[in-house]
Amino acid sequence: MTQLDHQVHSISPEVAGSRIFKFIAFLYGIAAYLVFFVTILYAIGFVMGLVVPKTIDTGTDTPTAEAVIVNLLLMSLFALQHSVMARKQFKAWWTQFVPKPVERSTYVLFASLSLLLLFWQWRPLPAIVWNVENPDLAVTLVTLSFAGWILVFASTYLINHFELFGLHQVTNHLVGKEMTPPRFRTPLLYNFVRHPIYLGFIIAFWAAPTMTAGHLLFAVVTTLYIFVGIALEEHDLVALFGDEYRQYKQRVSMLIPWRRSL
Ligand SMILES: C[S@@+](CC[C@H](N)C(=O)[O-])C[C@H]1O[C@@H](n2cnc3c(N)ncnc32)[C@H](O)[C@@H]1O
Repeated sequence: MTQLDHQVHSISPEVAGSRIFKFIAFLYGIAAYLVFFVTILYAIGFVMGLVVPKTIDTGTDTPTAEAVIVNLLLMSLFALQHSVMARKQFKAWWTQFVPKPVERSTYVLFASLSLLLLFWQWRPLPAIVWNVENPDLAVTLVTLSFAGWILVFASTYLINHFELFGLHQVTNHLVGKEMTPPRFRTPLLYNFVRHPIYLGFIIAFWAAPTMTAGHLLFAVVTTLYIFVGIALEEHDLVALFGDEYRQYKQRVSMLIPWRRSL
């Protein structure tokens, strides 16, 4: 790499350490967090068919095969972005170009943008798979779906909400504090299942009084992706925490508190 290439492609430690850069990085982290927050709120409306202008069951009428292909491509793009950018090797490569303090914020921003693209371009598949007529049962399912979203939010706070979404990193950078190495933690719900955030998503996606073909496609593919995500994440967690995590896997089930195997 020539000297010029190096100047173009990477940010020198002097620049990264300067006050103005720290402040810009902080603002960028906040902006990325706000984009994430709007995206997750939109996701609730999109999946539940509430409030937002474009939901999982609305949008351009498209022939079934085309709708399935477009939707699968949109979900694959998100899955690819999410999984590849979370890998250690990828992080080592792209932090040559993206300064380390904003690496997590950039990941969060890209994940949000690929989700917003999915919401925008999603093609409805309106065929009804099930429709719960009993009003009590319908209300129970909507409540359960809300409970799933609450489980997602609550669990992010348990594990470390601000670090997960990059704010901790840019704040520490701003005040000149080093990030502490990741710690293995099992707060509250993590003593019942190893993945309460993912469990929350599964509940939120499946608990629907009216399940259309489009919503079902979304629920099936995201659930499969969650299982792949768990395998990748646990591989990394074992590499990071070793026996501590191996023992945790034996002690606590993956998603269903009363079923050790899952
Ligand atoms: C989106 S969070 C999902 C956490 C968990 N899988 C869940 O569903 O609640 C992913 C991050 O949490 C970290 N993580 C997961 N379990 C953890 C634990 N028990 N202690 C510390 N970090 C953990 C992973 O390393 C990863 O950076």
